[in-house]
Amino acid sequence: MLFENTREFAKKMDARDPLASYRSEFQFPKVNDKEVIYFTGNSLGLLPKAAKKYVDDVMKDWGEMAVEGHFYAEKPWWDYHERFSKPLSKIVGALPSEVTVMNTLTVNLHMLMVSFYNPTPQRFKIICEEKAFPSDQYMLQTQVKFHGLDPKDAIVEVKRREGEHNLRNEDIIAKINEVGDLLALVLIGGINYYTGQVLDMKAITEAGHKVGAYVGWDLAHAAGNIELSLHEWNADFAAWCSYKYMNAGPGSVSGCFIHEKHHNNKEMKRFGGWYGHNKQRRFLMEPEYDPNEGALGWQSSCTGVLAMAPYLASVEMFDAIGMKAISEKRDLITAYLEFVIKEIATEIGGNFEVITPENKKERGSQLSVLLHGEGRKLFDYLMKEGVIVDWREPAVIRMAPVPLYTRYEDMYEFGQILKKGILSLQ
Ligand SMILES: Cc1ncc(COP(=O)(O)O)c(C=O)c1O
Ligand SMILES: Nc1c(O)cccc1C(=O)C[C@H](N)C(=O)O
Repeated sequence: MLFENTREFAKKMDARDPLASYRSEFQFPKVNDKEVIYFTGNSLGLLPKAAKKYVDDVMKDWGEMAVEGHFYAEKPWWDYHERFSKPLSKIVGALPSEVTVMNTLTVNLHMLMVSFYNPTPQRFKIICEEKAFPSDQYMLQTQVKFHGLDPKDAIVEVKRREGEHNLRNEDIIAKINEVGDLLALVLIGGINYYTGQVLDMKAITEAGHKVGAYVGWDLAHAAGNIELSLHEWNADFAAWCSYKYMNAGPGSVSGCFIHEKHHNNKEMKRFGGWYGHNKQRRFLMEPEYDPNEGALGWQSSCTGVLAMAPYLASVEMFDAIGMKAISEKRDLITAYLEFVIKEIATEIGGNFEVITPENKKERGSQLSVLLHGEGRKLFDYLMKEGVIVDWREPAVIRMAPVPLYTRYEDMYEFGQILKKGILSLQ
């Protein structure tokens, strides 16, 4: 499609946008009395107005029913999490039995490591990406130490090539083959948080399995952003947070996926708790642990209903729209944002570089822009003018237009603010 950096063009695109009406279902913060241009849905999604009702419903039931709400609330609390299995499985490309919601992301990765990382002297190495999100690095280091191993021996990072911003899938696969029989686990972010690069999850999963390792994915930046096929790709496990593209609110509950091929593996270790115990007999208070079928058998604590309520509101919205429509708009708006940035760079000689891969199969919503020169001052200018982006050291601004609430006109407007900012800082 031929884009134009004009307000008329942006308005025309907005008028044609099949998802345009969803914008009014979100609450926008204001700066200088104006709704912000919000590009940080990759960090914390905006509040869906429906979330308030879902939370209020739980509060009302709690007030009016107290303990009886576990079983008699309109949406009973004791199996509230099961409402996610079907819609969420469609979002991540899984069977309903492979998906559940519980805990938070790093905690879920730790829980899943109990099942998928049991090192032996022959097979103990983990492959991850260089500069993974710090929480993942800390999780891996502490897991390895928990097993009495030295992270320097056990953790193998795949590096970027000299002078390149992105990982190469072929380098990850080559490293998997090189580590070979020593490899216990591959655990990588499906989308890199810093660059927005989407990895070839299918090929990497296949390569890991070929050498006999498990393969898991941190999908914090992928769930609700790109189309996933976790079941078909044969991933062993995955986990994601719900507060980014999935708009479930700060620190809300994490989702996780465990491939059905592991569901009946009685040898597989797991950390149990009563909500993972056979649902029909949970309240018999039996002494022996008998896990639920499927991913529900990895639960441990009772359902954090208040945290889940906004997630349910959001998941239902995603379910009504479908990832296909979301992805179609995402590709267009991301391309338009990149176009606007490049137009401004050409017009006034801005010294910046989009480091996110250009190929739309290798990117989701996020564009990471490396600012050479006065980066931080430009970031501060944008924030003051009501463009909410985020800053990542040493000089990257990340921005993610979000199909559910970003307008083309926002991106045009952003371009004008960017231009003014650069000119005023020169
Ligand atoms: C890739 C990645 N992994 C892990 C986390 C940590 O998630 P949490 O704090 O919810 O455990 C985040 C975001 O904060 C992330 O972006
Ligand atoms: N969860 C966050 C928080 O509690 C404070 C600040 C940032 C976050 C984030 O989620 C950051 C996000 N994972 C990132 O990609 O940078």
